[in-house]
Amino acid sequence: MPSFENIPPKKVGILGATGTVGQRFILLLSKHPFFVVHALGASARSAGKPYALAAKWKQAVPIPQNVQNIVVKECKSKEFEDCDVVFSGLDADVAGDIEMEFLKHDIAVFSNAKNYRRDPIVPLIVPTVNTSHYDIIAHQRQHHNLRKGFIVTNANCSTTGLVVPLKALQDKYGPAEAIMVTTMQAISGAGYPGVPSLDILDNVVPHIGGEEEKMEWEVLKILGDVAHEGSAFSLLSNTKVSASCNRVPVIDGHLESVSIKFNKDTCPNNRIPSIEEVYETLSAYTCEAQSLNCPSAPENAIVVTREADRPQPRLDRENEKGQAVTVGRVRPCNIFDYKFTLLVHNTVLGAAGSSVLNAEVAVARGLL
Ligand SMILES: NC(=O)C1=CN([C@@H]2O[C@H](COP(=O)(O)OP(=O)(O)OC[C@H]3O[C@@H](n4cnc5c(N)ncnc54)[C@H](OP(=O)(O)O)[C@@H]3O)[C@@H](O)[C@H]2O)C=CC1
Ligand SMILES: N[C@@H](CC(=O)OP(=O)(O)O)C(=O)O
Repeated sequence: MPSFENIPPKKVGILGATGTVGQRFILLLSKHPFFVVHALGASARSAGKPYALAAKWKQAVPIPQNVQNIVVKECKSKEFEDCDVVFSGLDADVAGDIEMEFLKHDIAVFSNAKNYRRDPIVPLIVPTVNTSHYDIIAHQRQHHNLRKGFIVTNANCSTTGLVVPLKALQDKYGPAEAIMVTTMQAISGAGYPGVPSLDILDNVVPHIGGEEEKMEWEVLKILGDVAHEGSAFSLLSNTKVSASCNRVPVIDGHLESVSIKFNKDTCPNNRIPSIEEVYETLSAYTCEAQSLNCPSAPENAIVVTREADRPQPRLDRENEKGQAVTVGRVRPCNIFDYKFTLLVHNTVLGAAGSSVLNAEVAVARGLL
């Protein structure tokens, strides 16, 4: 097993550093054992200003001292060429071109944006689920003629919460036949300034543009495999996913109500698990990031709660410093087999936390 104790410092750039996800990156990286914040990028509106003046800081703790005076740059690869790795929290309207320009300059990019998630040679990695998808990187490098660069994307924040318990159950009982999910998503998911207060206070908005389609598709890539000797992905083909997404007046933490129908043919002895077996499977789940002892890996990738009224965003979003998915209320479903409720911290595991943990796994795998 690789040791993280003697990793030399690695210089890190953050693109979109002033935004909601960018601010999370700053917090997660400012005390990291080997990633050192070296360069920050944002739009021309912010470039040239010290970070403390450029960012509209919305976190509950102050801007870390070592970052406050870093002068924000424009997001051009030549400004970041001495970085070992770049994390991107860029607005999707600009992420496509900017991230590609970095990739072409042989820089390793960990992106939160949706632009390259569907690319057939770009892995869509949730760090506590499918780090085996790094196996495509050799092919991606060959395709783009790169020596050390690559691009890895994170999933949508709601997808991220959903796939963690699904993966635990899939490992034991095979791919589910059907998944129905209804989300209650926090306003930080919409960035800053995001949803107007008059739209969200005293209200619920039953529409988040493009979100349902993303959830329904991303699950199939993440829970699928790398195929054809590392040169393509094979998507799950027999699982149907139906998502309904809602914006609710919560600051951080996406809550999701999930119903699942198992495929009896792939369950051991053709028997669907009992509720107790589902709880045990969720509690026992472990992943590569944990076995590698990655510094940001949660001790429990899934925190199981047995309390009748949990998980709740305010009470459970900080479980495992935001890197776990909390699951509770497993109960029978009159239409599918079971239903349960989950909570994911949308800007930690659902965004910046995924990228940081993905990058730690990449270091352990010798990719960075
Ligand atoms: N919030 C969340 O929970 C999640 C977000 N994501 C994705 O992460 C990305 C960032 O989201 P979020 O932080 O919420 O968004 P924000 O709107 O809060 O931040 C956007 C960032 O992009 C920068 N930016 C905008 N235009 C340009 C430009 N032309 N050139 C360079 N930089 C630019 C902004 O800089 P400036 O301040 O100078 O304008 C800012 O730093 C998005 O792609 C989003 O879809 C993914 C999962 C979860
Ligand atoms: N749409 C998500 C956040 C987000 O930006 O997702 P994506 O990266 O898939 O566009 C939310 O509103 O909570």
